[in-house]
Amino acid sequence: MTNLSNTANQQATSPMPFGRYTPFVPVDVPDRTWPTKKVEKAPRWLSTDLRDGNQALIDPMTPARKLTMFELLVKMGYKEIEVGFPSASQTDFDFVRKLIEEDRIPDDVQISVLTQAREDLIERTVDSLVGAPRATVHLYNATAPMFQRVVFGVTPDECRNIAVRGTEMVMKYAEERLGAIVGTEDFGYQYSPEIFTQSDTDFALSVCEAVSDVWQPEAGREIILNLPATVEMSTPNTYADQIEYFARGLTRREHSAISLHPHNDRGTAVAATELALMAGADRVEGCLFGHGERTGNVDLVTLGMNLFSQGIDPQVDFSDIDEVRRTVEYCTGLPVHPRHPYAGDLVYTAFSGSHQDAIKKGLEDLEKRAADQGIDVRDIDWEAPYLPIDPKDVGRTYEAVIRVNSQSGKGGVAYVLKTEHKLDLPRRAQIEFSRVVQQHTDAEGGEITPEQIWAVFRAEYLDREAPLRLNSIHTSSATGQKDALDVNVYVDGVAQALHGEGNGPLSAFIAAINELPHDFDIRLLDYAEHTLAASGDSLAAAYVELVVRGTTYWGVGIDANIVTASLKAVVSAVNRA
Ligand SMILES: CC(=O)SCCNC(=O)CCNC(=O)[C@H](O)C(C)(C)COP(=O)(O)OP(=O)(O)OC[C@H]1O[C@@H](n2cnc3c(N)ncnc32)[C@H](O)[C@@H]1OP(=O)(O)O
Ligand SMILES: CC(C)C(=O)C(=O)O
Ligand SMILES: [Mg+2]
Repeated sequence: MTNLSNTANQQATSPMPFGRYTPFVPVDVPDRTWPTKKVEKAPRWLSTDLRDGNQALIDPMTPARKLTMFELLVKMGYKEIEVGFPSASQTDFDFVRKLIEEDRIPDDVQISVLTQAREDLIERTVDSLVGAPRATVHLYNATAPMFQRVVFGVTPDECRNIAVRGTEMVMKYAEERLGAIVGTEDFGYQYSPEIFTQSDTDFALSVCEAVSDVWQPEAGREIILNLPATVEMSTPNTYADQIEYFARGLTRREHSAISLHPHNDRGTAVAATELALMAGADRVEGCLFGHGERTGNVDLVTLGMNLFSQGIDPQVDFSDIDEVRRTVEYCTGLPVHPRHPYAGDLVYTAFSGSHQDAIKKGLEDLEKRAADQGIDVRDIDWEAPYLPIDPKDVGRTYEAVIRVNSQSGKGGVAYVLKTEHKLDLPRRAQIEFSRVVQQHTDAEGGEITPEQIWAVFRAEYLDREAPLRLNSIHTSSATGQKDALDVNVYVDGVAQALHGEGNGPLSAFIAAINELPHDFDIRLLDYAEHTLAASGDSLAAAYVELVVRGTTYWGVGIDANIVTASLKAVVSAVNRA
């Protein structure tokens, strides 16, 4: 037998030109403290759906869609919303004007607008805010060496000076045009050293210090220093190191909000954000479902829900996540992936048998623990296999939790019958029926819906009428220790009057059937029954496990009368045989 642990790696060198790429060189923080820190409260959130998200859409949002998105963000509880890049287009400018002139900005919401560090653009940007009750101007310029050389053709000092001059111009135009709010907490200023993560951290820090020297943050006059992973190019821990390093070196820390703006090029923006929060950041910028340039901005939904699942208040409402998803899909014209964390169509669904079995048991355990404690199941601490959160907490239902295909086992099928039809099949009956379903999924392929499962169940257990059909039960009376039973049945379409005696109607019926010349030769192995009370009517279900001519079959009967249900179950098993 092959010893797998000694098997040589069979992988071959990739034909791809990986040698063209150089590893990221992180800032050296040997005494980093963030790995042992915990995130224990929600950061300040800023949604940039209407700016970074919008600038990356195939079809940028129409004004109506922008408004719908703005209203969604407000409703969810976001208090800082970047609403556009007003100097970029008339549409963006007009949208900001619309929010202000139509008085659509709630008192506790601060809008912000982005601009390059160019005088004409800054002037236009500030003009878009005239009459705003409160607002933040957000200025950026890239600080990475490659951008200094290739895009701007500037030295580091000239690069720093672009930021300084830009800040001075924001203050100049704000004082001129927004006199009413400038000098109060209602006017905010944010600076981003774009491409922060590929910048020399000491240089980015020196630019931010120079900007702060101009803005002069103090109590009631905060500066937001937003440190973007404009293009995510390294592992999440390196972002955390950069943030811790930056925060340590920053003067006027208490009057500066350190803000994160991660993009998701490596698919690790959420992790990078969480580690950077551990490293001391105060604020996070992102988009719902991770919209934004290229692979997107960090996903605010996942970040918020990750906090929620740890018992931390996300300070945002995701309780109707499908509504949030539908609205974002409408506004962006882009679908949310079915496996998107917390919101995708399939993320609370188990197809595979062992998962379904565990989830079914877990949900039953929750019900039981709640009943034992005399509390509602929605009030009990959440703990269930394979479900990190209760789907109901985000407005999803259990109905969709378990879906059945060829990978499914008895648990999933049993769960569907129980939740949809209140039928609680005994364990061996579950095994038998899941094999019937398996034959169906193997033959047909794909998923079998709850409706199809019910149709298969009916056809298999409830609707068979040959060779035996129950017509009427005449009498059932005690004679001494035995029950006597008279029933009319059809056998192969021919009416027959049967009489049997036994320890109860069920064994009397079995005895009567065994008297028939057809030599059914049946023997009872197991019996179970329950009411279908939760179904709202007074039906009962009976299950019998019979040996018929040497082979074991389950039968199921449903009737308002429990005796009739049990006789129907016998008929069901005999007919299946
Ligand atoms: C990482 C981000 O998401 S940053 C935000 C990016 N978003 C956008 O750019 C969307 C909106 N932008 C636009 O519509 C346009 O770029 C405008 C209207 C703002 C400007 O348009 P234009 O004047 O035609 O300039 P263009 O788009 O070509 O920008 C490049 C010029 O701006 C300069 N520039 C770029 N960024 C900045 C900045 N932050 N500060 C100062 N100058 C800048 C470049 O060096 C270049 O200058 P050059 O023409 O002298 O070489
Ligand atoms: C403008 C800045 C903050 C940006 O969007 C980025 O760097 O990704
Ligand atoms: Mg960005």
